[in-house]
Amino acid sequence: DANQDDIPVKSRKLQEIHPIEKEEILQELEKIVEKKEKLEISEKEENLDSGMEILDQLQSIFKSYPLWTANLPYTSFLTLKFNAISNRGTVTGGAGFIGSHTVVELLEAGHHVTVIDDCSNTAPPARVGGIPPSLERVQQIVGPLMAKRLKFVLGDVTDPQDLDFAFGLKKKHAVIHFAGLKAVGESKEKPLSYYRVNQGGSVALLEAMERANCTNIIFSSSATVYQPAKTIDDLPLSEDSPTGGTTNPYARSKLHVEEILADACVANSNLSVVNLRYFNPVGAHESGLIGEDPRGIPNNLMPYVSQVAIGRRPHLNVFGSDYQTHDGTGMRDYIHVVDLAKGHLAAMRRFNSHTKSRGFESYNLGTGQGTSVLELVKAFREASGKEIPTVFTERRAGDVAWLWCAPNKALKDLDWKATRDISDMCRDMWRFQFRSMNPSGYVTDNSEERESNMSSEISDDDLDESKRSDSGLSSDEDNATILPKLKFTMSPAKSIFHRYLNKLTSSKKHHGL
Ligand SMILES: CC(=O)N[C@H]1[C@@H](OP(=O)(O)OP(=O)(O)OC[C@H]2O[C@@H](n3ccc(=O)[nH]c3=O)[C@H](O)[C@@H]2O)O[C@H](CO)[C@@H](O)[C@@H]1O
Repeated sequence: DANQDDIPVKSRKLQEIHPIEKEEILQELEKIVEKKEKLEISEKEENLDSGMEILDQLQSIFKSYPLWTANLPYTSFLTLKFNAISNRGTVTGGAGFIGSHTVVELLEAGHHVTVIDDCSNTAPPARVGGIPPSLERVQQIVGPLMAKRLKFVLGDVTDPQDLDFAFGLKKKHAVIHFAGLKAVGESKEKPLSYYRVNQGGSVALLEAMERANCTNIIFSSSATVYQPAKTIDDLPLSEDSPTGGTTNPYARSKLHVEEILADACVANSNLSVVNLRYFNPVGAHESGLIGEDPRGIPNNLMPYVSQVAIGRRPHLNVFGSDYQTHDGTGMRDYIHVVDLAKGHLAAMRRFNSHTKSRGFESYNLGTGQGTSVLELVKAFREASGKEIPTVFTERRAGDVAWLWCAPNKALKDLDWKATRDISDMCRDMWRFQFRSMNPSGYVTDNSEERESNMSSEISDDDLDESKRSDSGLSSDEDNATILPKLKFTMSPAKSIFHRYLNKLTSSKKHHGL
């Protein structure tokens, strides 16, 4: 039997928490309620930062005790109040690899998120009106309360009607535009599809933003827009390094969209575009619940290595061993997808009204470190404990020897930098691939099994539907579509809550709710 004192309070179930600790937690909540009530006197934008700070504290309590806090009426009440200070955003392509990780960060930061995705490159919802498995897992990560802030639209980014629907009735503060096709090889076979979706989708989105009077957009661009480095002296790439010299329709589509966005800013002086140039995004969320789930044979290195480690592929083909690098293999700036996702949240700061920077600006999101193919294989071997056989083959057409960035501008303007290294990236990718039972990705995931696992912690008898429907959240337009399928339990410490419930009931009346 483990000594209770050795177990961090956050990882214990409420039943195992000592009454004195419970009381302390309640006091923490009470302090938050008081601070929030003071804040409500004025819900203007200057209050955003302090509001977010309070929300952070509240969020950490919700996350630590999800089953306990989810069904408390005052939790819903507080959340409703926070709606006034949190932002609403539309995320195109939010069910995909980078999109889903960014949605986690947005929800955890208190934003309301509407995802529009056609699920052409991720597993679709299992039933009509459902949400894709990747977003179900996002809901699991953020917990039932924040999950209610997520809305999903199965739609096509090139279709004006779908876009108008996603923008909905409530004004959206910003758009993050991930939706697009991204396979270099395929782009050479189907250039028109790439131009229709990537350029066409971006133009349709900008027009929909105009109709919805939304003037902030973050664009998902790529390091591929830079001219290939001729010598190592061309590295690291800064935002001022020359672009162009692209070798495939995918890369050209990214560069064209950057130009389209810059032109749109010239024509509309209210428009703010934060153009993020990603280096090589890899890894997965540390929960092991979401990650990259490529269909078919992976094109990119990390997913391929991971599939070799798990035994789905016999060996890795290392493309080229004669590059001018220390071990002869190509070097890249791999960035953990969670760092990248946090970069989007940091980019949102450019849209705050008091610091709003209008016009088009670009930022590199990378670590600034180059890692060779063989170094990555070694790190993955260490993280997984598995052999990863390698076979050296010819260079892949279009590959460069070196690609890494100087990420200083993002640090200076966005106060963002990557904090996870290559071993973190391999560890989290491996956890997603293996430890969380995802040997074949999302598609074979058994959601029924997952639900029964979750409900084993709770009891149907404790389910209190009336309290749930009483929550302010269910009447909110943006939350009406998605209600997480989780079942909640009422805390065994019900009696302790009576005074809070009374207090908040009177408070609710006071606020006319
Ligand atoms: C030419 C190409 O496809 N470029 C795309 C690729 O970048 P990039 O080529 O940098 O990324 P990859 O993950 O495909 O490759 C990284 C490195 O691993 C090597 N490698 C890759 C796979 C493999 O099976 N064996 C192997 O040795 C490559 O030669 C390269 O040196 O993905 C990026 C997204 O992440 C895109 O923005 C790039 O446009």
